[in-house]
Amino acid sequence: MTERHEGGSKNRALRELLSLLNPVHVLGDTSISPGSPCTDSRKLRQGDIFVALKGSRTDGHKFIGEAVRKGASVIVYDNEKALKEQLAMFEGTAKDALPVLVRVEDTAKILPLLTAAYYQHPSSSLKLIGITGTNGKTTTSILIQSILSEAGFSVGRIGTLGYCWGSNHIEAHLTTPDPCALHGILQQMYKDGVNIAVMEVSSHALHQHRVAGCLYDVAVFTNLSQDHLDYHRTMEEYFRSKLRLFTEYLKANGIAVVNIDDQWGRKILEHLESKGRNEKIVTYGIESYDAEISAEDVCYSPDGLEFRIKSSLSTDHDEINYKVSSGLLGKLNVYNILSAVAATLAFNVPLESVLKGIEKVRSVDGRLQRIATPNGFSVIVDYAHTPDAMEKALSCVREWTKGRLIVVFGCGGDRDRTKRPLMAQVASKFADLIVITSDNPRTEAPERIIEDIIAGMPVTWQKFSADESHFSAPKSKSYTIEVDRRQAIHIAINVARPGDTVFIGGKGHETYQIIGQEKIPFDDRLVVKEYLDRCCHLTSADIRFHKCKE
Ligand SMILES: CC(=O)N[C@H]1[C@@H](OP(=O)(O)OP(=O)(O)OC[C@H]2O[C@@H](n3ccc(=O)[nH]c3=O)[C@H](O)[C@@H]2O)O[C@H](CO)[C@@H](O)[C@@H]1O[C@H](C)C(=O)N[C@@H](C)C(=O)N[C@H](CCC(=O)O)C(=O)O
Ligand SMILES: Nc1ncnc2c1ncn2[C@@H]1O[C@H](COP(=O)(O)OP(=O)(O)OP(=O)(O)O)[C@@H](O)[C@H]1O
Ligand SMILES: N[C@H](CCC[C@H](N)C(=O)O)C(=O)O
Ligand SMILES: [Mg+2]
Repeated sequence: MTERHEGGSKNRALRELLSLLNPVHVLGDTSISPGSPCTDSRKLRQGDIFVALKGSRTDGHKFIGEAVRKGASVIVYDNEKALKEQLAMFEGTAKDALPVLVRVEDTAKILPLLTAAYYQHPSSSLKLIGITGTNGKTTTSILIQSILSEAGFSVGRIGTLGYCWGSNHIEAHLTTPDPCALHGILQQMYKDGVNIAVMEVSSHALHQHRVAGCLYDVAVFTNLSQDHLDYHRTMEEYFRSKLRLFTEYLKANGIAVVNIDDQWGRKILEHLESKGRNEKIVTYGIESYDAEISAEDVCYSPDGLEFRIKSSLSTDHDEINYKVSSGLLGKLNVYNILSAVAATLAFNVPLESVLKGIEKVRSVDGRLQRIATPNGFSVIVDYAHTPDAMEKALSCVREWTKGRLIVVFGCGGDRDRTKRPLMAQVASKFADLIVITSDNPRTEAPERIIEDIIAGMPVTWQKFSADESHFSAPKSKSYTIEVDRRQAIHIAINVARPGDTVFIGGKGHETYQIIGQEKIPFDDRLVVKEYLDRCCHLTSADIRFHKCKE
């Protein structure tokens, strides 16, 4: 399926859509019924409304000419000069052969409202749960979906792992879709009988007004730690974007679910309390004695975890205390489970469905995902791509690793450079050996990204050569560099012995690698499996010394 949807307001005249938008100026016949709003001239189809947005790389106004040539029926713009430049090439064309021209104050602000109106405000026909925070959004959304499905709701999910409802699955290009896609998807969900949509709401989306036009019944905050400072500049700015989910997009009588073990979570709480608003606030945490939902007697094992939920939310105000068991691993997932429990209990889901729904999630694609090996060592593929995620994921893997912890990771290009050395510092805190490699270099030189990572490696760590490692095991606390991620994974497997764990971080569920502008098929899990298959005729000891034939 694609992100584009038919079936918007097919019979709705442009005039009706414009009545909601307060345009500065309109030129042309507004009785037409246009196609769907579109911000990308490359994807535009005949009859669509082209909305020109100023971006970080270029300005959509530069593509108005292309949109006209492709048959846009309406052009929405906010820069008169840029419009005139583009229309100059159509001089002499009959006026009625040109699209309707609609000038607005700010196209970015108008876009979500226009799109919501075009798709007949589908978000108001659904219950919406929004999840924000640096880490844990995807996992929490999967848990909430499972719980709500168990309780009999028909649930749609929008996030990093795709946009899914019923048997529909749309691959996610963005964690939170842009408004043109979002309202089309919500409308389709509604038509297909979905009653609740669970959405990851990224900080970029909040900053870019992508979810304007949506009002959430429940808003969840997982945590905040360093990421995306290339975009938000400071942690305060990053936080302010996240806060908007609670201050701008939560219904007046909605439910705010907040992790108060997190210092930024406490700030959200203070903020909401100081405004004296009407929303219900539900707090969760493991360390904070005043959290309304917390965990007791947590037992961790390499196969999952068990704990008792402690909650003061029950309607008769007696404390409830129930046992949860989950196939998910580590303390980070205790937090994710607590956030899902808090959101659904506050939403009045019966406790039985909550417990069953949690149990049913045996694993989450690419998050602490274990790959079976016949060689006595473990391989874990994980999506940690921030220092904090790395810290939380590695501390849990370290716990159950009897032998050495071998970490393979890189950092994404065209993303926050300052997190790169921090991720190296964290990795070196837990790992015995590190193979530094590429993640998605995008348009950056992979070697430059690796230099940024190495700047965070402790001076006491020594470099080992991957070739030598086939003859003698590298010394503990040493690292090697291999730009090619496939080779890097092979190196880690080659040096692993029984009892060791190979942790491959950063790409998790991703089935591609972005190098330059190209998206090349690549899946950490398949690379591991293929290599193990090729090597499986060897014993685990052999693998250390005999590199498989490439
Ligand atoms: C930095 C950022 O957020 N960029 C987003 C932004 O693009 P931009 O402003 O850079 O757009 P641009 O390339 O300058 O182009 C400006 C306009 O001209 C249009 N254009 C451009 C070229 C052309 O030939 N024709 C044309 O019409 C573009 O469609 C756009 O409307 O607006 C675009 C349309 O909404 C987004 O697709 C794009 O997301 C890019 C792809 C991106 O990678 N964003 C990431 C960082 C992101 O948002 N990630 C979060 C998750 C983060 C997390 O969970 O940790 C997410 O929600 O997925
Ligand atoms: N509650 C948590 N606290 C800290 N780290 C976490 C937590 N949950 C998961 N992680 C780590 O973060 C990684 C990403 O988890 P998840 O996909 O659930 O988060 P996300 O917020 O959706 O991430 P993204 O912003 O990239 O979509 C996991 O692979 C794990 O390493
Ligand atoms: N939502 C995150 C995903 C990062 C995944 C990692 N593999 C990378 O490419 O940096 C982002 O776009 O920053
Ligand atoms: Mg996610």
